[in-house]
Amino acid sequence: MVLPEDDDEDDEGCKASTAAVITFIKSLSKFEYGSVSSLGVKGGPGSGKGTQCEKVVEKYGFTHLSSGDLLRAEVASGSERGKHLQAIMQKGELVPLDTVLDMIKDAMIAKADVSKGFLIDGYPREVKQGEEFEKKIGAPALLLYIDAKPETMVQRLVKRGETSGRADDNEETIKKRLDLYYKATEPVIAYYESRGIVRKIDSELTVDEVFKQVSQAIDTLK
Ligand SMILES: Nc1nc2c(ncn2[C@@H]2O[C@H](COP(=O)(O)OP(=O)(O)OP(=O)(O)O)[C@@H](O)[C@H]2O)c(=O)[nH]1
Ligand SMILES: Nc1ccn([C@@H]2O[C@H](COP(=O)(O)OP(=O)(O)O)[C@@H](O)[C@H]2O)c(=O)n1
Ligand SMILES: [Mg+2]
Repeated sequence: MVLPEDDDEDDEGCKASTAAVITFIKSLSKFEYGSVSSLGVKGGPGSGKGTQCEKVVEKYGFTHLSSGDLLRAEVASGSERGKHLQAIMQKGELVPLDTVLDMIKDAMIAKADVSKGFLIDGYPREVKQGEEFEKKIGAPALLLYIDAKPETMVQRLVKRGETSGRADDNEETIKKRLDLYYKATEPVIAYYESRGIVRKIDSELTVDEVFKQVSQAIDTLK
């Protein structure tokens, strides 16, 4: 094969075609992970999202992406970004929108060809994040709304705090997380309700009874 001379003109042409190839690959990868269904899992702190997601993974083989876990992994890595995130999370506040969305997107791309579906646990936290998710990734097929009373959530988190090692499982931060949940996150559920994709799950029952409701909701997708 004869390679072109490395003069400026060809360089420009090369840059242009490289850009076109990148755009094409990006559009392909958007199609790939857009065509695998994603299920949103929402509910207050300690409502039982993680517990139910674990059971869904076991039964349906979906990939569980917890935005909180992705952030905690970054903190655990000890990176500069992790240190910054830790300070925000310890206060029970929300980390910037793009940080979480990029992490979720990267994790989805990494699993797109082997995954049967994605459980997006704990994201979006605000309506604006939901809009961004749809622009960059696509609309969720279903939103599981894991509903528990605030007293129940506090009780479960205080109990979990005895062993979880999570810096935010203390009463002061739990209260802030709950306040933020009612202020910023509940409106996300209303946003998706208007499209008829929300399935409300009563999480005041035993784990297995809650899972029966979750399974019924997922089975309607088949
Ligand atoms: N009784 C009862 N306890 C539950 C149920 N689901 C979860 N728990 C307990 O409640 C605590 C919180 O559950 P998680 O699944 O970690 O809750 P989460 O919604 O992922 O919480 P965050 O990550 O803080 O948002 C855990 O200690 C669970 O063992 C349930 O259906 N019934
Ligand atoms: N999408 C997300 C998820 C978590 N977080 C941060 O990470 C913390 C823990 O998230 P989590 O989903 O594990 O737990 P909860 O806040 O739902 O109890 C939150 O309190 C936020 O500080 C965030 O800012 N944005
Ligand atoms: Mg969780």
